[in-house]
Amino acid sequence: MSLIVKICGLSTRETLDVALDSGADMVGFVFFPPSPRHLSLETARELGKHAKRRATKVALTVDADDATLANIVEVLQPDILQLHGRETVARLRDIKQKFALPVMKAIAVETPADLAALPGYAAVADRILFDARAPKEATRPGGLGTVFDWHVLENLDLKLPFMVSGGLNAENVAEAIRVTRAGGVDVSSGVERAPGVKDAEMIREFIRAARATSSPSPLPVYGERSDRSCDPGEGESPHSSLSPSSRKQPLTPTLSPQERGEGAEAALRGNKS
Ligand SMILES: O=C(O)c1ccccc1N[C@@H]1O[C@H](COP(=O)(O)O)[C@@H](O)[C@H]1O
Repeated sequence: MSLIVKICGLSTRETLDVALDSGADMVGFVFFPPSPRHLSLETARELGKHAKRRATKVALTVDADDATLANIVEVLQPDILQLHGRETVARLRDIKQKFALPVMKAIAVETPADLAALPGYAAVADRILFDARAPKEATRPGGLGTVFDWHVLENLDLKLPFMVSGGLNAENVAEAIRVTRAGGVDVSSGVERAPGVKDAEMIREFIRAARATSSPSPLPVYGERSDRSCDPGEGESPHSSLSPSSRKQPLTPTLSPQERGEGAEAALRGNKS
């Protein structure tokens, strides 16, 4: 099964083309005014048209209200919504129903206890993104180039596609995949020469480095499946491979409940039947 590579925070046609031409499976567009990658609706319309059917278009929002989401969906026509704020499980359900789009919920990770909320989200989300928890003083919940301890996910048994992000770059992406066995990786700062300024060569390097890990391995890369009623339209991507038959067997958890944190135990056992 091939790894899903997402390049996030694209804001120009040139760098979007580099990501698409280099084989990105997902291209992410940020709609969060405090971010240096925030897109206007006008630019989103243009980039959305340009990316159509060339990769899965991801709209990243942070606690957006319905009116904001409606505008984004209208102009970008995303294939999936990335919810990167404090959205509750009920809000996820509500968004899925109102916008008829799959959702990827970002979970902020620092310690095993951060996985406590995972079962609830995994019951509704179509995909999970594990990202580094932002420092309290941060002005945004992601896109900070912060790495988390990937070993927190080492023995995760999640029957849902999941990706990792947070401070990834061409140098560390292979190790992140090796430790977490994530089915996908997501990068923003690690392919920029300044906040919000994507670098063509860094994008190519990142995708090359991530792809180099997809060569046949004795250990399964798992975590990807697409059997929800609302499929992200990833079938449209020329690069993605997300058929239900691609699901792999999870690993057996080995951490103690104490090590995992109370609620994390359920996630490590498997959150859904
Ligand atoms: O990119 C942003 O500015 C951003 C703003 C608000 C929420 C999330 C944001 N970015 C996402 O954060 C992760 C990790 O990014 P990085 O590689 O560490 O810079 C990734 O999903 C970004 O898309």
